Amino acid sequence: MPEQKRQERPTVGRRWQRWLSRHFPAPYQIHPFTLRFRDAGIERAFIHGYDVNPVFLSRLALLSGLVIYSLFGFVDFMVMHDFHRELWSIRFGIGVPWILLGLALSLLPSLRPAYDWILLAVVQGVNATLVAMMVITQGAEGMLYLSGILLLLVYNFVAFRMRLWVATISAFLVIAGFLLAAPFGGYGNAFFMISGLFFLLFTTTALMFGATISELFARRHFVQSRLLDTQAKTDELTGLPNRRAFLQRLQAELARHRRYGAEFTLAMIDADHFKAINDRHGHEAGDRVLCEVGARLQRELRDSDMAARFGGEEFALLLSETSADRAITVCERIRQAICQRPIALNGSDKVELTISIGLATPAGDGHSVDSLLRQADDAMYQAKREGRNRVSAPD
Ligand SMILES: Nc1nc2c(ncn2[C@@H]2O[C@H](COP(=O)(O)OP(=O)(O)OP(=O)(O)O)[C@@H](O)[C@H]2O)c(=O)[nH]1
Repeated sequence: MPEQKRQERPTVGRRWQRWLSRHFPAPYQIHPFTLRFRDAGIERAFIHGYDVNPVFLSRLALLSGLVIYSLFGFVDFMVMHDFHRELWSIRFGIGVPWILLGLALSLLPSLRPAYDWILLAVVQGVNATLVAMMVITQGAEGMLYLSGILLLLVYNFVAFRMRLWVATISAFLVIAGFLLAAPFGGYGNAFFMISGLFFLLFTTTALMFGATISELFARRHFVQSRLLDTQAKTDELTGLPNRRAFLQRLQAELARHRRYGAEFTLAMIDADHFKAINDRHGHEAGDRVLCEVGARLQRELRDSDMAARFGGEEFALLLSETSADRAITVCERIRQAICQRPIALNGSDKVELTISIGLATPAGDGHSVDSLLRQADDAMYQAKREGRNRVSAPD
């Protein structure tokens, strides 16, 4: 029995997958290695949303790195007085222009998609200069430049805000660069080479671990706030947007109308004699009918339109770029889609449902969200008074 229990224990990989699927549900799944959202649109929203401006911050980091790198020229002078000219020609003749080139390229909007790779190139260039300076100084003094590479790794993982997988590739290229120097003159002694290599490996591991954790938590926080936001704007029963989301969209559409004269029509929909359905078939059946109404509304609309549950057995539609005349045709089609096909309940029971629809179309500037809602409501009650199961628009 204990044997069996041990076999059932999930592997680390399984647990990792489970943790990921719990915290990153569809459509927010992330790649288990790169940690990027699989959906390109979500990835873009995350990159633009979680930092004030990642490009601005990494440009600031480039600038501060440039200052620190240049200031170490004084240390060259004080500690390595004898051959500081050679060191300075590498630092100021190659390193500084290389960082400046990176900074200049970062200012070009057309290179924005390649920005991470520009940063990677800057890191590799600076690393090459530090390695060259280590080869020139040889031995214990070279420790100074090893510290420089460790600092470079901190910039690589933390300050430059590169995507984690690019930063990881960059860090391993830095280590490869350190090893590459061995055949070209080396560092004076094997002790320095081996201890330096271990320093670089352990620092990379620690920074990678820290960067992975903070990346994961930043992404989890992003997903949680998106889920909460969606929850706050979604009607639990039908899955349609709720009143709050609808009013936000209506406000935006009205602003577009005022600014550009964009046409749109608001429709309020109320199920007829819905109380009778609840009374005869029960509240649960009533819920099922509301869900089906929501699904049919959504099926009938264009992607650019919006259907929402406004409350109770009342729904609202926002038909963008739609005149009053065209809206009457659309709503007639919707009315028929509801009343011509009975709605199946549990078992073989079916109910027939009709709806009454009231329209409001803004004309000119004198409209507010409230006045439009009132107008559509009035039209809807007129449809009820005139016998229900119809579309009514104000004259
Ligand atoms: N099942 C269910 N019923 C709801 C829900 N919200 C509101 N209702 C019911 O919808 C009914 C609305 O009744 P009324 O306002 O009298 O309107 P009606 O019976 O549709 O009659 P008319 O609008 O005049 O055609 C009430 O019985 C509410 O309890 C809901 O989420 N689920």
